[in-house]
Amino acid sequence: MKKVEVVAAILIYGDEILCAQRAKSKLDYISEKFEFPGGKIEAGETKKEALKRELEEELSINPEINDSYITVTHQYPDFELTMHSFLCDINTKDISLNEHISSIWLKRSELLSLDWAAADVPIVNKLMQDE
Ligand SMILES: Nc1nc2c([nH]c(=O)n2[C@H]2C[C@H](O)[C@@H](COP(=O)(O)OP(=O)(O)OP(=O)(O)O)O2)c(=O)[nH]1
Repeated sequence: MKKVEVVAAILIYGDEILCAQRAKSKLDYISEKFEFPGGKIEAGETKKEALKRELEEELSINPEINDSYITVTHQYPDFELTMHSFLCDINTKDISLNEHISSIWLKRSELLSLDWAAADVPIVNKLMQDE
């Protein structure tokens, strides 16, 4: 089974977290789902370098990337995903949606109101527990 390794940013502004909606895709289980911005690690990159590049590409931001949060593995129908999440404090809500179709800033207690990609649910649950 194909393996995919990605990094994802939990962008925190005050008590709110950025939730970003993926575009429509042929994989219905991730199509238009909410996620934490990020993407695949390219050859030769560290996890933080990959995340820095993805945040610039996707949102035109360059925040400080803090501690790693949790790593999740999830079996999707077509591939096995390993996702490393990182906490990032951000001092502006001024982002550009270069790839996502929408975004919303939510308090931790509100996170479960969205339709998250399945791999993200353990991260969302932990964010709510850690509140
Ligand atoms: N970035 C990110 N990807 C996630 C999350 N949850 C989740 O299931 N994924 C999946 C969706 C995709 O299959 C994969 C990330 O791939 P991607 O397509 O966004 O990454 P990329 O920007 O490097 O993509 P590309 O160059 O192949 O187009 O991980 C999440 O919270 N953040």
